[in-house]
Amino acid sequence: MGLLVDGKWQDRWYDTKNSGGKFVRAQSQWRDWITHDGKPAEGRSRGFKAEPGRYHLYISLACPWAHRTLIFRTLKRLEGIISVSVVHHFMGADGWTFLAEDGATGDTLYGLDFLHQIYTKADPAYSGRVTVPVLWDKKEQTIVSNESSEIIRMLNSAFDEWGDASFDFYPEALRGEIDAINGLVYPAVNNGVYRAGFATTQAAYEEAFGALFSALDTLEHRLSRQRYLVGDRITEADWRLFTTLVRFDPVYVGHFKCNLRRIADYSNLSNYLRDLYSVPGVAGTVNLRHIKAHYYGSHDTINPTRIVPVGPTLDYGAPHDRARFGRAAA
Ligand SMILES: N[C@@H](CCC(=O)N[C@@H](CS)C(=O)NCC(=O)O)C(=O)O
Repeated sequence: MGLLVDGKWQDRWYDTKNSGGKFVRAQSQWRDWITHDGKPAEGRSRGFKAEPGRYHLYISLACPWAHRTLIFRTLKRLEGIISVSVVHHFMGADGWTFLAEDGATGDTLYGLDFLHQIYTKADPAYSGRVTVPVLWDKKEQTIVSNESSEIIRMLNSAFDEWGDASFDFYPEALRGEIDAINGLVYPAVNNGVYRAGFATTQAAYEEAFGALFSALDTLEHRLSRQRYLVGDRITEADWRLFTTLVRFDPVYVGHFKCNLRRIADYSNLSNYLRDLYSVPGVAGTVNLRHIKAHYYGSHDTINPTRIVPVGPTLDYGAPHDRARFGRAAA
């Protein structure tokens, strides 16, 4: 685990000294947009035009943020339009690597060894964290974006000429509600599990823990009345929650000490999780081996023995009861 300083790799764990033991996630630094016409998005100076075959995703199958982008690529039928490299699940002193073992593909574009070399290829003087996902432009040989919440919005619409335009996970009329749900789910749940797990003081952990379970209780109640987070159709808000839920019982309960309740103990959330898992194409994006091996193996301040627990028994493919709300709408 480390970061780049003026283009030089340094092996360093997250610094929580100046934040009272709280884990504070750094802002993603690459924030350009792919658009239909290639004009720069508002407030940006670089433009990237949507074109088949031009872009590439660097992802980890373990990472919930990268997982969002893989789900959108799959559901929008962009497999033939946007290529992918999968990093190795172990993130050690070199950060994410392209060791092509155990389901990782290696760097299928340039044959590099480490993900940080992709960042310095784009900017030799880059300073900051080296995270997945990365949306890469093969033509300009640079990073378009390393912010998953924005990459999924691009995938949702910019490539509709070639992908499946019938799915719109961020429809105009629902944007306000989707943004409001994301505003609850991101800090308390998606990032909340990390804030609990990476806290280095009891107080910081308990604060994150309380907010996490209070948000899960709210979501459980919401899902007792409707099939999806924003009514009767699947939206971006559901996929953003899904990638945390799917990791919760196998990893966050134990490794990040989020153990007040399991998702399995929440009737609506667990059925909802299986409902989303049953959407064609989604199960193929979930790799529990990479998920468990990454977290338990890579965070040696939390799990120095790197032993990966054998349990729990999980069956996300089991039937769910969500059809009681009516048919699934795209
Ligand atoms: N805000 C980013 C966060 C991405 C992120 O933190 N990814 C993690 C993996 S789950 C990572 O690569 N961490 C490496 C590090 O922080 O050094 C996004 O949503 O795209």
